[in-house]
Amino acid sequence: MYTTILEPKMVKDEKSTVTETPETKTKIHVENLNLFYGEKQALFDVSIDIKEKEVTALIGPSGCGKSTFLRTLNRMNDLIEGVKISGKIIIDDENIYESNDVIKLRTKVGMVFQKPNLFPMSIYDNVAYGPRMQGIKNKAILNEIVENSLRGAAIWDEVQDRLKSSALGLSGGQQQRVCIARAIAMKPDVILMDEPTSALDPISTLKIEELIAAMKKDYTIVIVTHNMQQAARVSDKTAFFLNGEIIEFDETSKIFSMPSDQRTEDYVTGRFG
Ligand SMILES: Nc1ncnc2c1ncn2[C@@H]1O[C@H](COP(=O)(O)OP(=O)(O)OP(=O)(O)O)[C@@H](O)[C@H]1O
Repeated sequence: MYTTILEPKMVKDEKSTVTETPETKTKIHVENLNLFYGEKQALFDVSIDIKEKEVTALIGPSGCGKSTFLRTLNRMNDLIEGVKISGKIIIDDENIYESNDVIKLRTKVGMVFQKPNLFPMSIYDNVAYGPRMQGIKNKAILNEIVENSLRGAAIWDEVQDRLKSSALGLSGGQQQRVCIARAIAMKPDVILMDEPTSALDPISTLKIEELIAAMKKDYTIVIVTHNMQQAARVSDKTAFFLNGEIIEFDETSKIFSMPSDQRTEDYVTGRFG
């Protein structure tokens, strides 16, 4: 069980560079992960422990493997022909590449994409889609899931009077929050976000960032972002990727103020990327 720690006693984990609190539980353990697109290797020996109910940001220059890594966490790369993966990803004691239940995995590990990708149907039906696919037919239960999910995504007040209207009539920022509601409706433990605000204006971006901050009491969140300020604002830990490797992974405050590796410093201070 996760407990809020007011004054964490910092300890050094001998196996990694991460400074961690002993009380936080590892939700996702990644060990020596390698990924190839055909002959081309995109991830090299990636190892990282992602903690429960924290926000972990993945940063790094274009093409360094952030999205590829994110997609390994719910096996989205399986859909791409010619992908080969070795190493371990353990979520809650289960090696996700040894289990064949990908549907169960994607229920537990939801995803929000760069551009809102709602279906051309009503707001209600978008959010109820996943639960209905899971066999929930009871109207009262669906109503409750839809309302709770939209509330959880901080969009209920804006859409409660137009649930039956097309979701595509909403603004980009509202659509992205409905996408988050759609993910929440599946009752995931983990939510992966791939540059969720890159297509949004600054006010919508701020709303999503506030939402992420509020959501971490319930979910483990992993977010890819190109926006350094965003990583600094929303995340607890940050992993810096370069050429398919994790160069440094640590507390976000440390990555941005006192990184250990010169390459991290060059990147966060805008010298390349
Ligand atoms: N479907 C694919 N087939 C072949 N190569 C791919 C595929 N997807 C990504 N790659 C390659 O893998 C490498 C990592 O790409 P990835 O999209 O993971 O990087 P990224 O850090 O997320 O980049 P960006 O910030 O630009 O989104 C790149 O060299 C890319 O060209």
